[in-house]
Amino acid sequence: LPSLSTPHSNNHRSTKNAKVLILGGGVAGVIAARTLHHKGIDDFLIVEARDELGGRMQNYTIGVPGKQYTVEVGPNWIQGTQTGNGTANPILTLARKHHVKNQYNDLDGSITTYDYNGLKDYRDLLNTSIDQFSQIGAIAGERVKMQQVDLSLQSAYGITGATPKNMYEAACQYYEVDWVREYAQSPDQNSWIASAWNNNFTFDTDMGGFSDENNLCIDQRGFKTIIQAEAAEFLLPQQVSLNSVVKTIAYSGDGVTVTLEDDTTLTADYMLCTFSLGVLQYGDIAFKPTLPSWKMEAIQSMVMATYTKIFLQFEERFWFDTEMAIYADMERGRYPIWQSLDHVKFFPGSGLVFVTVTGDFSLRIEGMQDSDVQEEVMEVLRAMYPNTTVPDPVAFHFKRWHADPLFRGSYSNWPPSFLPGHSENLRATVDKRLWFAGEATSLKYFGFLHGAYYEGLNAGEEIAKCVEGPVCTGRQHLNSVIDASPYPFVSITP
Ligand SMILES: Cc1cc2nc3c(=O)[nH]c(=O)nc-3n(C[C@H](O)[C@H](O)[C@H](O)COP(=O)(O)OP(=O)(O)OC[C@H]3O[C@@H](n4cnc5c(N)ncnc54)[C@H](O)[C@@H]3O)c2cc1C
Repeated sequence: LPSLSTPHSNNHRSTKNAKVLILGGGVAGVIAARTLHHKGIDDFLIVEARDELGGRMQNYTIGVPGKQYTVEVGPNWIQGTQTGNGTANPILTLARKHHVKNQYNDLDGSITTYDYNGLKDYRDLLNTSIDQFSQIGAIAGERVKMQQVDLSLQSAYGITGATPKNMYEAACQYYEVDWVREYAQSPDQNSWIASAWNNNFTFDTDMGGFSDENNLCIDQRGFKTIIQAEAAEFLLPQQVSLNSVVKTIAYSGDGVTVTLEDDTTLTADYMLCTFSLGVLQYGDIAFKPTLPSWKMEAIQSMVMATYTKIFLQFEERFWFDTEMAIYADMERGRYPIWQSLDHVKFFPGSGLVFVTVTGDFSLRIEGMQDSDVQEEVMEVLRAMYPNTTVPDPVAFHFKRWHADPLFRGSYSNWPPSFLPGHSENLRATVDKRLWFAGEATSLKYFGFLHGAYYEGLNAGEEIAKCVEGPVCTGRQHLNSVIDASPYPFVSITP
């Protein structure tokens, strides 16, 4: 961070610790702080439990001495980049500005397919699966126009006659839905309409998206550099409090008091909470008084999914020379998606490969010892290479996102029973004092880094209006989210 200098704002400090407390120093928190600063408001404090900024943008150094690499245990891709001179993904813009190295990742075109007997070519099924998802997206758009209710993606597959009929089709559907589209959950748990919206808004330029490309960050300083370097341009040491775990948030029409784990109290006029949906759902933070029922319903109706990358390093590469591989197993989602980092575009000669699991399978392995997970992974890898003597890895690592009390999962997802009114209520202010932002509050880009970015930006702009006064409207909420009718033909009298 830069050395102490005079903030350019002419705001005078009140008797409170700050005008605005920003809880959480991830993308949303840092971008909200930058926005306040741009508006001339420097009387804010970022309160962050970890010892650095970046939130879920976390990396890990893996490898034997002399062959160590920075790998991303959290977000890795800039998802949707830029088409021509069109709108760029703001994450790409930050990467360009701070010279953070990223590389196009060919997710659909550079792929090898396997089953438990080894190599098995079912790439044609993958193309069918991609087409099916596009068709499902188009039908979702029609349903929106007709004001039809949302359904699950599983229903969508059934209605369009695309339900997988064997383990290869299931593996390809997993690839497209649970993985490439980043739902990290099976189709029965995902909303149909919102799934289509979210993808269109990010990847479809006709809908205001960026592009259908995904770039993999391979910068050895870590992907988090985009947000840390951005913060270093404006953030002063007295504007951030690291290693500060929030336990209680008390609020009234008068302001907010936040109590930390070590009993320090911090007071402010406004508070912006950017903690993950999982943290809010879990109840680790006590709100005093408890949050109103419309807010609780919104928080508890969305879902926090889990996405787990399991990294392995070997003495040398013995696997596919494509960027990606799919493994089809009798059990859907069992170590299915493989990515080679020992590739000319990424870290050639690194001996690194990783496999991703999601949803319930992630929770399952979070409850296992590392050595037991490694054994299972190796069993799969040896099934994929029946004619190769596959050695044990020299390094192995995965992060347990669901068990981490600062995250409680990887990113939010929109289940069928979550309605636009819930999304509005997730973003809405409580008593005009408590503000909420983060990837989960983004209607268009929930789950993504750019969702967190835009939400931080928007909250910063709106809170600035409140600080500047004289009128602070806050964000409106619905007292109840209605999308049900009484059963017309059922008599309720016995
Ligand atoms: C494994 C994984 C893969 C992903 N892949 C991608 C990807 O490829 N591309 C993409 O665009 N997105 C991806 N995402 C999603 C992306 O990481 C998030 O959308 C984004 O980082 C969320 O930012 P945020 O500011 O909303 O929240 P966070 O980053 O969670 O920031 C909230 C902050 O609050 C802090 N905090 C929590 N509790 C407390 C407390 N009690 N007291 C004080 N501080 C607290 C946390 O430490 C954290 O720093 C991935 C996420 C994961 C986990």
